[in-house]
Amino acid sequence: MPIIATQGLTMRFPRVTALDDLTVTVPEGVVGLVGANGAGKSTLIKILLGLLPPTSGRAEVLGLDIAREGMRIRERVGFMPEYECLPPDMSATEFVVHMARMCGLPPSAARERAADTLRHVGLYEERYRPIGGYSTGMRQRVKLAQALVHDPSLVFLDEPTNGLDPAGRDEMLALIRRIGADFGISVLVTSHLLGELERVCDHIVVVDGGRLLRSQAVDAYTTASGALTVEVEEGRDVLGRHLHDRGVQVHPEGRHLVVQVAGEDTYDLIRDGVADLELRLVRLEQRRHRIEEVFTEQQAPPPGVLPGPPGGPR
Ligand SMILES: Nc1ncnc2c1ncn2[C@@H]1O[C@H](COP(=O)(O)OP(=O)(O)OP(=O)(O)O)[C@@H](O)[C@H]1O
Repeated sequence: MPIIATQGLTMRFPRVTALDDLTVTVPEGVVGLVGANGAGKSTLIKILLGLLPPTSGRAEVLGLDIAREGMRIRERVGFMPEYECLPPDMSATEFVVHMARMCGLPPSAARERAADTLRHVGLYEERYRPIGGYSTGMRQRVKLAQALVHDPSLVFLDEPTNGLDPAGRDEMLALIRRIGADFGISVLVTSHLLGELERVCDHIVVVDGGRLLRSQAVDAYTTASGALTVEVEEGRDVLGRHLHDRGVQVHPEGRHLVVQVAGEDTYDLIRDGVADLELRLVRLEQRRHRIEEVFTEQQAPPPGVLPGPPGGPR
């Protein structure tokens, strides 16, 4: 069953159309929702939680209708908002226990779940200190813990890496991957950084100006590169020239050659080239795209969907 299915979802504010006829089906797993600031990601999440009625269109979350079953959706879905929403005078433990109680857990179960969840997100002794003294990374973890404390089937994480330094981003992304892989909870995570979502998601939905640009499994974005990576022990450039002379499109990339596949012949030409030149072949494999390259190659990157910073977190 898809975790989310929308049909013609539209949200018009007086000055702006935040969602424009959005029809998309999202499978289980860790799913990235990527788009520039203002693309409509947070609006979509609020509508899916049944907190904001759309102007028109329909949507279901975990098979539940947003118009009629908002309460049941919120029972089964955790939400980590983008904005700062934590009480500075409470400790993480007090706050997360409180949120568990709000979700209907009895006191002892709430304390137990809160302790477990805070441990899972990596908050230990600090959990007894007031949140006001926490770093951004620690506050993001508290927000994540309160989204998980009632054992949801699905969590919406709105820009969870915002404000984090590269190491903090890596830790948060690893945590998100674990939520999906180890706990079997589906995740819808938003970001304006395509590169970082690509690392942890099974499926990516790209929105721009409230419209659906693309919705695909990460593998589908990355396998259609139509190129091979060829690595030989020595003689990269000799092989490159050899293939080029035979009409093959080829360029060096690091220690490898990237060879465009023009047909079955290309494989034969590589095999024969390696043999004729008496080279040792180390690797011959499909070259996997990074998703942001897919958009760059189409020369139509969604405006403002920024690639990760050069040398930044990968
Ligand atoms: N309550 C509101 N009233 C009027 N306009 C709104 C409201 N909420 C959102 N918008 C507008 O709708 C558009 C989409 O906003 P939204 O917050 O959903 O985008 P986003 O992709 O989540 O971006 P960000 O990451 O910056 O939050 C923006 O132009 C925003 O200004």
